[in-house]
Amino acid sequence: MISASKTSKVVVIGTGLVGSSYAFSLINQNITDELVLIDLNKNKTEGDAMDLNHGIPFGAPTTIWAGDYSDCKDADIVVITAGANQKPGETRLDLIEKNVAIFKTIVASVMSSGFNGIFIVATNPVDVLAYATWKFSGLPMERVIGSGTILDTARFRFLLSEYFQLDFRNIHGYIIGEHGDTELPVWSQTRIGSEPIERYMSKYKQAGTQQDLDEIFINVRDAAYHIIERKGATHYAIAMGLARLTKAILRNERSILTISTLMQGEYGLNDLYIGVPAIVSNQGIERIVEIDLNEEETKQLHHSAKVLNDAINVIRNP
Ligand SMILES: NC(=O)C1=CN([C@@H]2O[C@H](COP(=O)(O)OP(=O)(O)OC[C@H]3O[C@@H](n4cnc5c(N)ncnc54)[C@H](O)[C@@H]3O)[C@@H](O)[C@H]2O)C=CC1
Ligand SMILES: CC(=O)C(=O)O
Repeated sequence: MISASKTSKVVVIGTGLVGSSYAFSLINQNITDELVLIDLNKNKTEGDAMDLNHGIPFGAPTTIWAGDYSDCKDADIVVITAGANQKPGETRLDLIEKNVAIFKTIVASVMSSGFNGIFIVATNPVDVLAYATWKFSGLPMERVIGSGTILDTARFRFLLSEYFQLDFRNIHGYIIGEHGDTELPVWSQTRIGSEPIERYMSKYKQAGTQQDLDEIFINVRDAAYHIIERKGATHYAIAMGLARLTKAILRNERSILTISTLMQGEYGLNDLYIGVPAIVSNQGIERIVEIDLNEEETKQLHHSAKVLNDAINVIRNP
């Protein structure tokens, strides 16, 4: 358990677009006392450390340096954002081979430092790589967390808030499943304030149609493709999502977030990582919150799990 008085330390491995945006989010929100940057490109981490340190007088005290794997030994959290990203037209699953090979080396190097904290994985395909990190590290599943559908859920709440012209804090709903093409919205549990979305829409007739909602979900699911087409990568929103997850752990918030975690019978699924709501605390994953799904949602979740299960075979049978 991370004690409230101890100096908090986060190591980020892979300071490309996602990793450096995450570092920037951490120091802007005063989330950690110490921040270590690691990348194959040492010049880049040194430059990033200098640049971020020069911003500290405008923010809160954080000790930042370009480090190496020995710095992971006493880290509370190691966040992996290293590896290839999607090129226009590529799916997340197309990245498996390259990124699994990178993860073998990274996770072995982290573990040989004596690391005994919590891993957060963001590299894609994130569900497969979170599973790989759990297997390669030998740590308990509670302490290996994939960013899962944290970003997709944020996109969902944002687009619904725009559509209904309401504060996003009053939109409650989840995207679950693969962080990728087979993810799904849990409409049956989506609420506007305390009203189920269907009831809200029928009460206030001008409030929209199911066809509009279906379109919103497609824009959530395909958001990464739309952004990558325009600017080559997505990084700010996931960086903020990773900062949110880091804060939930370091401050023991016990927040319910849609992260990727190991299934051990929940939703009738086993031996794979997939995005579902779970309570996140300084223990890592404290509990999966098994929400009620209707028949269609269960079918879609099982389809998504099948796709991930097939992809994970690369790790089970190398
Ligand atoms: N989970 C999510 O919701 C999201 C995940 N991503 C994923 O994050 C990953 C990173 O994306 P970007 O930052 O855009 O890529 P990038 O190419 O900008 O950065 C990747 C960094 O990893 C480093 N790297 C590669 N191999 C390494 C190794 N063995 N050890 C240490 N560092 C190594 C590279 O030098 C580079 O600096 C991609 O897989 C991308 O798909 C991106 C957005 C959202
Ligand atoms: C790239 C990616 O995984 C995303 O923006 O959702």
